[in-house]
Amino acid sequence: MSQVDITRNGGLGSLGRNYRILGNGDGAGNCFRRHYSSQFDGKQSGKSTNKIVGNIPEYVKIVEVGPRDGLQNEKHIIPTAIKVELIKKLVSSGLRVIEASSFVSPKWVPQLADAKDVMEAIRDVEGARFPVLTPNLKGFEAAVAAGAKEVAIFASASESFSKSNINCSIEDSLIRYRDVALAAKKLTIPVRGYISCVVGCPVEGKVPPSQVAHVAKELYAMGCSEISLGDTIGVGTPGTVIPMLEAVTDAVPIKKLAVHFHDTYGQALSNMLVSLQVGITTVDSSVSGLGGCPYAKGASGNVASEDVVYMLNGLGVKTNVDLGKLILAGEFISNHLGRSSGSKVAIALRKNTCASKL
Ligand SMILES: CC(C)(COP(=O)([O-])OP(=O)([O-])OC[C@H]1O[C@@H](n2cnc3c(N)ncnc32)[C@H](O)[C@@H]1OP(=O)([O-])[O-])[C@@H](O)C(=O)NCCC(=O)NCCSC(=O)C[C@@](C)(O)CC(=O)[O-]
Repeated sequence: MSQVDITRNGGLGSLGRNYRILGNGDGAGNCFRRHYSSQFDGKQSGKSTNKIVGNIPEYVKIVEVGPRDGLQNEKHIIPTAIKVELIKKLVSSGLRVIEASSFVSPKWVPQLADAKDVMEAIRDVEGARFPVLTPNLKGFEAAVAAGAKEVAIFASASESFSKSNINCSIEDSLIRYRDVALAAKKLTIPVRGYISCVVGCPVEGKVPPSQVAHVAKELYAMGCSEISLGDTIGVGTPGTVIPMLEAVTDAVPIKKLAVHFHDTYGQALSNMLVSLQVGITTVDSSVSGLGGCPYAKGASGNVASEDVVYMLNGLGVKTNVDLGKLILAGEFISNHLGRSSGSKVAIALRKNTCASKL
């Protein structure tokens, strides 16, 4: 619980525009400053930092994908009640968009075979939106019947990945998704579009930015309200992400884009930061860094939501997420899975003797 107390005003990273920790006069801030004053003195405050990093948004929307992307690859079936409790904890941390599950073939992704039950259990949970993945009309209809108010379709910029993930070519998937988008439009259901393998594919290697832009343009044309650009295997660096974003923003307005980084090579936060610098304001992340795609062998989890919130707090960027409560949600699911969190921030705070006394 001490972790909640020390982060309740926005987190230890809140050293940005409003200097929450250094200025709030509570024990946590003073203790943290004693330990870290050389890193976070006035000269490195949010204001001067922002001059260096340039135009970062004041508010960033976080799309929490832990209950879906985070859990879909888990070998042992997680009880529905645990998934529901996780979602409720994520809502209470302040997250406003939480991808709840997928209406995909249970043969392909057995872990999410209880999508209908999850949706039923969170039907009355207020305060957040709960989009779900739908690979075809069958999934869309099942999702709507289960109460979904938002859906996501998922294409790929790589032919090989499209085949292994959804068993069809990119062009065939776009035909399928047009049907879903049309059906959604009739019901005024917003559709998010994902693109996988935006910089690299496990089979094909480097993916040309023009190919990502092509798929993005198609998803936008069919009416996607947001398009999330996924570095599915986490191989991107700012050096490959920027040219990809340049190509995509020639085809789709930047305000419609989100970024979705996996952290396989430890590049996710740097990739996210450069994305914010070029004008992206929506980022995907997964509590405790859970995840990995069943059809992208070796890919690690998404960037951890706790680490994202810590970085954004440090930049003085608002998220409305309470880092302490988010860490508790991460601990809850990590404890259930019987392993330590994939969030560096969660681990550091647990080990931090200064923080643990508070
Ligand atoms: C797309 C399919 C269904 C094609 O799978 P298929 O085998 O080609 O489909 P099919 O139409 O031939 O149907 C086969 C069986 O699946 C059933 N079926 C068919 N559709 C559904 C459905 N919606 N819900 C439930 N059941 C379904 C269908 O009824 C039939 O059942 P059977 O007659 O054999 O008993 C399959 O490949 C699939 O479900 N793939 C999902 C894969 C997946 O979920 N991958 C992970 C999500 S993507 C991701 O993680 C990346 C992302 C988004 O995070 C971004 C990034 O990081 O890159």
